Amino acid sequence: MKIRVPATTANLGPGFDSFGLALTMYLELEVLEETKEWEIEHELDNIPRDETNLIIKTATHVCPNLSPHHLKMTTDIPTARGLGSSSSAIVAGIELANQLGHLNLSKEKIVEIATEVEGHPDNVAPAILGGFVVANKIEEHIYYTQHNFPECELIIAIPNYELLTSASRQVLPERLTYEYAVEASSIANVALSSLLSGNLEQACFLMEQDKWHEPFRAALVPELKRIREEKNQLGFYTALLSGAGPTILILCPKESLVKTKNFIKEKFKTFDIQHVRVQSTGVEIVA
Ligand SMILES: Nc1ncnc2c1ncn2[C@@H]1O[C@H](COP(=O)(O)OP(=O)(O)OP(=O)(O)O)[C@@H](O)[C@H]1O
Ligand SMILES: N[C@@H](CCO)C(=O)O
Repeated sequence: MKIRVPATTANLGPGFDSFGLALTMYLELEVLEETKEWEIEHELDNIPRDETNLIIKTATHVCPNLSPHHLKMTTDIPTARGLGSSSSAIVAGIELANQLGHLNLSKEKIVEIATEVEGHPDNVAPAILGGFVVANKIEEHIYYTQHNFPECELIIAIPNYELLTSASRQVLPERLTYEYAVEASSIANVALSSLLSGNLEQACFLMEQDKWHEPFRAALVPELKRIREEKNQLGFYTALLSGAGPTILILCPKESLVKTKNFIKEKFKTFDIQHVRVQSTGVEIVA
């Protein structure tokens, strides 16, 4: 059996901790024979290969009496880059418990458990459901809606340095004034209504006006400002911090795809640049 979970980009500007989009990059988890102790084969540096691995910890949290198995993970989701690597591992772990423990969990229940483990639903919800998902958590309940994302090209520019979500959350303010919060919320509201009504250019303008997280994180990823400065010249719609960063997500029309990719390749030689699409399905059993 093989479990496949997509990468995700969260926030999309002002949808802090609530907007998320599934992308066509994947973590795959192959479930092999039963063993005495859990073991997970993979090629990542600094990620455990025993029961302390996040996938196994999550699976045994969901179903404590699972029999240990030999697992093989392959992933093209880089860790700590803002593409939902921890969420992909958590979702794979829940699905592993679901399959091996015959739990028959609904998608709603998986979203609830994954949010409890990850802390916020913006990456886990699209990793489970696919597409564009808007979600929040009130007490233990997760409210979400799933949508089509407007037609556009997506480029992800992945720096060669890591930025842990925990570190990137530390630069956020503890308090905001009421006036500031009302303005930040109004930007998010109209960005979302513009996305849902298909007004992509207005949505992108508003997404770039985020006041919840990007202004505070700007110094952690200085390349975002440098890329944004080229917007009119290159003709892309917007460049945003993907999740907690440092990856930069660029939305653009077909005409500016090659020009934009080439510019970033030329200016930021150590970046990995990829053209991705929206993944319409979430976690799946693929073999
Ligand atoms: N495939 C994996 N297997 C096990 N643990 C993983 C895996 N991928 C990520 N992790 C754990 O998650 C940590 C990274 O999580 P973090 O939330 O900081 O970044 P991210 O999920 O990649 O980014 P973001 O949440 O901004 O999208 C890694 O340091 C590691 O502990
Ligand atoms: N909404 C989260 C996404 C990363 O986990 C953040 O920006 O911190």
